[in-house]
Amino acid sequence: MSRDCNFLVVGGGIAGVSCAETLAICCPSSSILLLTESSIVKSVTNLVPVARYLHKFDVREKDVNEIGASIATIVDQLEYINSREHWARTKTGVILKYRYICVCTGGSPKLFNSGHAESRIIGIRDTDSVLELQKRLLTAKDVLILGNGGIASELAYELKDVNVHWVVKDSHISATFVDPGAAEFFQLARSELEKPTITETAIKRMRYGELTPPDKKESKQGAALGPDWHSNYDLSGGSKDAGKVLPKMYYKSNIADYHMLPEEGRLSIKLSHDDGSTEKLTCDFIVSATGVQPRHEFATDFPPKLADDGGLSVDEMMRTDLPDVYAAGDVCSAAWEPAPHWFQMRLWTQARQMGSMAGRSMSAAFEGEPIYQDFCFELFGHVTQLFGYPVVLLGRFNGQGLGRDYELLVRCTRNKEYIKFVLQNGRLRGAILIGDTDLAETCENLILNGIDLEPYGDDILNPDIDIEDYFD
Ligand SMILES: Cc1cc2nc3c(=O)[nH]c(=O)nc-3n(C[C@H](O)[C@H](O)[C@H](O)COP(=O)(O)OP(=O)(O)OC[C@H]3O[C@@H](n4cnc5c(N)ncnc54)[C@H](O)[C@@H]3O)c2cc1C
Ligand SMILES: NC(=O)C1=CN([C@@H]2O[C@H](COP(=O)(O)OP(=O)(O)OC[C@H]3O[C@@H](n4cnc5c(N)ncnc54)[C@H](OP(=O)(O)O)[C@@H]3O)[C@@H](O)[C@H]2O)C=CC1
Repeated sequence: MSRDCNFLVVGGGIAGVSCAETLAICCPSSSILLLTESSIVKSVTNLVPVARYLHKFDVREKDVNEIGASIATIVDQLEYINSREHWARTKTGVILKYRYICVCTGGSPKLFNSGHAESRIIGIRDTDSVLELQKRLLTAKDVLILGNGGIASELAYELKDVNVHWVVKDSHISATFVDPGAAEFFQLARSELEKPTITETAIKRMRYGELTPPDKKESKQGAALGPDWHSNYDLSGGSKDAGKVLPKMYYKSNIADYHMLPEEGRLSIKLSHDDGSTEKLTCDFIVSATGVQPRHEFATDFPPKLADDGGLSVDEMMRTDLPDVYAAGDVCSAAWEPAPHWFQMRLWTQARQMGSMAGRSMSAAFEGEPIYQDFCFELFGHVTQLFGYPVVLLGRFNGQGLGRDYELLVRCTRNKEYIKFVLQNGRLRGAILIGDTDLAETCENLILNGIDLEPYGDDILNPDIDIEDYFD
């Protein structure tokens, strides 16, 4: 059996669906086929602007048949692409002839393991993996969370009725997103949750070096989970009525060794700390929240160029080095020279932006029209929630790529807000905004316009001065 189309999009996650939807808008009369291995696809709804370029949105799961009428769908797995001859083959043997193809096959958890007791190490990606977590939690007394990024931060906050042992390489929590100061802000807020709020505001300017850290349905893999995924699942462990207990933290630590305890059916873990000491603990299982690896389990006629992280290398038009093969979302790695305020992180904002960019780019190639890269790639922006607080990350929010040549200006109001400006040569290069700060749009403008903030000194974060008025 074979099918023909102008555009073949592979993957029913945010990147694939955004790509197909963009194509449907740009080339309404051409044939678009979405190939997805899972019959549940993701789409973006309730897009709300947080600032000029920043948006927050919900991710909705829907049945593949609910996709717009202008997009044909097929539930199957991509197995092979012949890029020179412009056809692809699915696992069930269907041949799909296309003019342009976009690969949006996402990623899978990059699990920690040393090659044994693997059944006790799980990752979280899709609905099935959460159901597995739920099943294991039912009888669990101790869970070890390994990793210090998005998933670990969410789980450490959401798990209840179970002892959580959180093992991080760093000297503070949530290191992928925040600095030690913000991490301390979160931890204080968590431990003082029931206590009255003290609103004492402090402003501090620091050189970088002075910052001292305080110590359903499918058996196939589906798309990555959506925002607030944890609120849809009961993540209770086997110690009934224990409630939410603060996780036991193991900073600057790694798993040095582990083995099964046959009589108990539990894992014995040996941790090694950066100071050379070791420590033992037992747990029922490990959640390896240790990042994502791009997923491209199909063959091609010629090997595509891969980046160091294993992603399909794409240029600013989302083209791979194979003819008429594009890629977007978690599966790809941005190989273009990035704008000064942008870098890649595997997040759904970027999956959406890249999917949409790939759609525009493919339609322009099809119509023979010139096209420029979208403005969204000028400024890194991420809107999320951590430990119950709204969080906005902008530009080089952790000084990424700035070496040691920057200053930090921090304003913190305990349990209320944490604002950090990253300044280089007096110019704002990035910001972390935690709480309802209403500063996102101002920060966007300051970063993009490169205004010299030196003359304003520390007043730039003076709570008695409305900085929005300053720059109007
Ligand atoms: C638990 C969790 C929480 C997260 N929370 C956030 C958050 O709060 N904010 C945020 O910005 N990001 C978050 N992310 C990251 C975000 O979900 C991803 O960056 C984004 O969804 C990636 O989208 P994608 O379309 O590239 O990939 P995916 O969502 O992984 O979709 C890939 C699709 O391709 C399909 N596929 C794969 N291989 C094939 C094949 N061979 N043939 C056919 N189909 C195939 C898969 O079934 C899937 O439908 C989270 C991720 C996880 C796992
Ligand atoms: N709120 C949000 O925006 C959320 C976003 N996500 C996204 O989902 C994806 C998956 O999340 P997650 O798995 O948390 O990935 P992340 O990339 O966010 O974090 C991975 C963490 O694991 C650490 N790590 C990597 N390898 C090891 C190892 N062998 N031992 C110990 N620690 C290790 C990393 O440290 P290092 O960086 O030093 O290598 C990093 O702290 C990511 O793209 C993430 O951004 C997920 C949940 C929420």
